[in-house]
This record gives sequence, structure tokens and C-alpha cells, in this order.
Amino acid sequence: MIKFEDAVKIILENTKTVGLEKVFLDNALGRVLAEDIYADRDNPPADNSGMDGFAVRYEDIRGATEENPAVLDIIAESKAGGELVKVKPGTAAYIYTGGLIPEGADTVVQKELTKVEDNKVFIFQEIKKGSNIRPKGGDYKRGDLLIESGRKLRPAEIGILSSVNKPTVYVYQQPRVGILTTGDEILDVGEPVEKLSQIRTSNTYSIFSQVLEAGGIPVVIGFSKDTPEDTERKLSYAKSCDILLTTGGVSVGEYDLVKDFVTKVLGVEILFWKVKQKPGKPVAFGVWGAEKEKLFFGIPGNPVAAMVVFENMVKPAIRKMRGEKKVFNPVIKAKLLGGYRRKKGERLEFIRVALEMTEDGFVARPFGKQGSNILTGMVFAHGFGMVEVGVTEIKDGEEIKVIIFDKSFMDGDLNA
Ligand SMILES: Nc1nc2c(c(=O)[nH]1)N[C@H]1C(S)=C(S)[C@@H](COP(=O)(O)OP(=O)(O)OC[C@H]3O[C@@H](n4cnc5c(N)ncnc54)[C@H](O)[C@@H]3O)O[C@H]1N2
Ligand code: MOO
Repeated sequence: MIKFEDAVKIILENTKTVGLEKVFLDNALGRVLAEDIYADRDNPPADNSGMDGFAVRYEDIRGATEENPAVLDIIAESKAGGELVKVKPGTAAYIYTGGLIPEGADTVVQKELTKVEDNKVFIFQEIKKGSNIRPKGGDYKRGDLLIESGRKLRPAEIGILSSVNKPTVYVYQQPRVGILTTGDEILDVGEPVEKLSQIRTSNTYSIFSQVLEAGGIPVVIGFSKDTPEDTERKLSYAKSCDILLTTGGVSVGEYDLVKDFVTKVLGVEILFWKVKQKPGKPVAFGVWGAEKEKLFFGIPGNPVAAMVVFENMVKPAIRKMRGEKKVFNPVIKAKLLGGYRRKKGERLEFIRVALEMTEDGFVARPFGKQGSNILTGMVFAHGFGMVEVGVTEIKDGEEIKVIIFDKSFMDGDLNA
């Protein structure tokens, strides 16, 4: 049995990015950029107005007051998208936000400080020279590096890509993640229950959704019975995937065939089996493919074990494969309400906790039943409280580290 930290290290050392692809902007959100993005022009491309008002020469409004306003002839108009116009001494141009600063003008007086009569503008106070002008290149200049390769694309980055005229961009591919559900007792959703011992799958679709959240492409390979023939056949369907996830059948039971068969059918080289963690102890990990570029995770069947193993071990690998640099869930410190006790301290334990943000920091409330078959604990939880090796008791209010897998507890409330 290896330590959790060592297991994660082995996984990430064996994880490579999947390659690049070109996507259109409307499909780029959340993807990881694989090229540097430079500005094709200055932005703004020319000096323009930040206000609606009048473009003037500062000379002409110097010393203007309520009693002795500057009076200028209006001889032109500059609106956003319009032509470049000119002002001469003693004249002004109507200007609108985004309009080009006319030749000869050096200041924009906002409309509120003016009055118009008979095609003349009255300006009742002096303002600073250069006021309300947004300079050419004030946001960025042609040739500036705007977004570096490796950035995860958010709405702001997509806006920049569009404004520098990139309809398509290179991003890292998303790994295809095959999910094979094993076990004689497992039924797919929609199948009729015929025997008391049968159970309906949760893992297939909880893992499917976790793959989506992690930014991979989930592929349901199917369900296999605990027979050599069926296991072999279904595993052969996994060949086109970058990552194979199996659930169930990795423990020590007579019918736990997965580990041996992934080696036989896909040539998986198992790099570890069993980790000093709870839940998720019997997890297996290996590499396969021509250049050992593909990954295999044998995920334990217990529904909570499956989700915990995914968040802590599979998700970082998917994120690394799709080019992300920050691959782990956030970890915070929280006060554990009611404390926690256990008999043995041999394994690092991940307990399901609901989180709350208070004025005194984060508070974690453990779910009452911590069994690795209790999926409702995951519905309750936002994070995994870490009970370290050697620790058998955490007192009420003591701080523990919590891995956050769901940040929704930080969202704002309508009634707040
Ligand atoms: N003698 C030992 N027995 C067990 C050990 C051990 O060390 N020695 N480890 C236990 C632990 S810890 C776990 S976790 C499980 C893992 O076993 P497997 O990965 O082989 O999983 P199965 O035996 O197939 O199933 C375990 C449990 O989970 C249910 N299950 C399986 N697949 C699904 C699914 N798709 N959806 C919902 N539930 C599922 C299954 O019915 C079993 O109840 O082994 C312990 N045993
Ligand atoms: O590792 Mo098992 O996951 O504790 O139930």
C-alpha cells in the first residue's frame, strides 16, 4: 500500500497532454489556450471620446466662466463609426462616446457643462486640457502579448480573441474518458429489477458527470458481468479512449477480474494498487498505449469511494491532459463542527463535510454517516475533510484541511 501523496505523484508523472485542436470561439469557453495571442492593432485604434459633448481646442475654453462663457461655432459632428472631422480656432464639433477626436481638437467638454443656441455652443467652465480623451493604444498596442498559451479561456479572454480577429484558436484537446461499469449485480438506469440482490448503478453517471465537470469527454463503454468473456469483450471497446475508468471489481474478491484483464486485453502496466486512504483503498492505476500515453484507473465500486477517488486522483489527471496548470481542487482550513473520532488512524481519511463561510472563516459540518456506500453524504457535502494518518480524534471546533469539490456554498443568496 502506498501513501496518497505518492499515488498522486505517480499519476501526474505519467500524465501527458493529449495534443492540440483548432476550435471556433463559440466552443472555446473553459478550454486551455495552446498559442500566444498578440494584438493585431492598437486598441483603441485612434484617440476617441469617453463622453458625449463637444470636441474643442483647449485654447478656446481657457478662462471660461458662468458669467463669461466660451462661445464656439459648431461646424462638424463626430460619432462612433463616423469620419475624421476637423475643428479650427473658435469652433467645436459635436462628439459622441467612441467618436474620433477631430483634427485640431485636444479636449472634450461633456454635454452637461454646455448649452446650445443657434448652432453655437456655450461652455460655462474651463476643464483640464485633454479631458475625456481615450488615447490610441490605451488598452493595448499592436504586437502586445495579450494572452499567454496555457491560459484557461474565460469570457474576458474570449472577448479579447474576438477583438483581435481570431475566429478560431488552438487549444488542448479534451481527453476521451471511457467508463466501464462492472458487476453482476449492477443494472443500468431503466432496466427492470428482477432480484433482491440487484442494484441500480450510480457510479456510471456520477462519474460521467464528474468527467464533464473536469473538462473531459465521457464515453459510456457499457456494463460488464463478472465473467472473463464479458469483461474481455467490453474492455476491448476502450481502445479509442485516452483514459479508461472501470468501477468495481478491483478489490480482492474471486470475481474481481478487472486488474488482470486490463493487462491482458489492453496491455495496461499497473503502477500501483491500493492506497492508504479511506475511502478508495483498493484503487488501481496503470498506463497503456503505444507510448504508455493512456491511463487506467480501476475505481472501487462503493459509490462514495468512486467519487472521492475521482476528485482526488482522476480529475487532476484529466486537467493535466487538457493542458491545465492548476490541476487540484482548492484546499482550505475550516473549523470542524462537533469534531470527529475514529478507531484506527492508519489511513488518510476523507470525510464528507458541508461548508459554510462565516465571519470567523470556514466552518465544516460532517455528515452523520461516513460509510463509503452512503451516497447521500455526497449530496450533503461540498468538500472532503482530511483526517491525517495517525490522527484518531479531532475536537469540536478544531481546524482541519478541506478539499473543496463544490464551491456553490459561496454563492450569494436571494434573501441575503
Ligand atoms: N476482503 C476484503 N474485502 C473488501 C476490501 C478489502 O480490502 N478486503 N475492501 C473493501 C473496500 S474498502 C471497497 S471500496 C470495496 C471495493 O470493491 P470493488 O471495487 O471490488 O467493488 P465491488 O466489490 O464490485 O463493489 C463494492 C460495492 O459497491 C457497489 N457498486 C459497485 N458498482 C456500483 C455502481 N456502478 N453503482 C453503485 N454501486 C456499485 C457494489 O454493489 C458493492 O456493494 O471492497 C471492499 N471489500
Ligand atoms: O476504500 Mo473502500 O472505499 O473504504 O469503501
